[in-house]
Amino acid sequence: MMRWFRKTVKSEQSDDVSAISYEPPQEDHHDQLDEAEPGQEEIAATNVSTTEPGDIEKSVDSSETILSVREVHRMFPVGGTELHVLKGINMEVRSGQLVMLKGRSGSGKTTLLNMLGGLDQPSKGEILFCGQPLHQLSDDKRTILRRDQIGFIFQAYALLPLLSAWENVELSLRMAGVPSSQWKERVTQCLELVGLGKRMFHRPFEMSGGEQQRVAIAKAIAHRPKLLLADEPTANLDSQMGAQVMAVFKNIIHTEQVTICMTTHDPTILEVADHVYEMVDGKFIE
Ligand SMILES: Nc1ncnc2c1ncn2[C@@H]1O[C@H](COP(=O)(O)OP(=O)(O)OP(=O)(O)O)[C@@H](O)[C@H]1O
Repeated sequence: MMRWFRKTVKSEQSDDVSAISYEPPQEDHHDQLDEAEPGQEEIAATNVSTTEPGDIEKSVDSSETILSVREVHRMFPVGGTELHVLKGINMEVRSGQLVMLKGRSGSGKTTLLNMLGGLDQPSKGEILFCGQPLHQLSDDKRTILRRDQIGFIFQAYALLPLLSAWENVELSLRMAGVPSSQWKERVTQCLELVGLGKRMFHRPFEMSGGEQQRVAIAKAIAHRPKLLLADEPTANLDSQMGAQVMAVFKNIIHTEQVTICMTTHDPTILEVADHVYEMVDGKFIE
């Protein structure tokens, strides 16, 4: 099992002692993570292999382009005029990357993320998801593609409050059409992967914000999506819980071969990204 530690280091941009880095594990304390009181957990993420003994560990094919975005614009009709929100976005996301979109409120990050996940369509431009032209697919085809290949995580954890962590994750498998014979093993595997092996039967109100967000991650990866899109996943969390979520993200990139694209306002987590796109007024700046 692997644990990631958050370390305070001096930011390159300022004298703020705020930036964080993650270090590999020193020793195994899985039980401590699961049994710690909310808010007192160590920053950790389990590294539960998704393969059976004897299986060949799947490797991330970094040569595969997951998203290719070309000259994307998005205009919204507002009060008789057009609000030009995205103004020519170009980006590429490769398999196994953790890509972050940063920018001020209103700069267009969520608008772009919605399009990367096929929830919205560009007014102009192209978005290819694993070579498929998202911008040309019908609503029905985009719905199927989202259900099978994309996972979403939001700032507000989007869990059903009356269901346990286990039931929340199971529900996403049910909705994705995964055969019921696979639910038990996969739900257990995903909750262990996010460090909640001993909190599987807690309901959301019995969990900390960080734990709820980790249930949301388990839920989003349960159907084995290729791409995980996360909109401000750490915005409601304190820095320690935010670091736990980032450690889980780093972990699942390797164990689940998932690619992650997320938005953030938080400069302290940017250093774990493979690539950061900075958005200003609907455009990326260098
Ligand atoms: N459906 C819509 N109709 C009209 N305007 C919209 C629509 N969706 C987004 N906008 C506008 O587009 C701009 C960018 O919004 P967006 O939510 O993408 O920004 P953001 O960078 O994600 O901000 P935040 O960090 O606050 O979430 C805002 O001015 C917003 O009001």
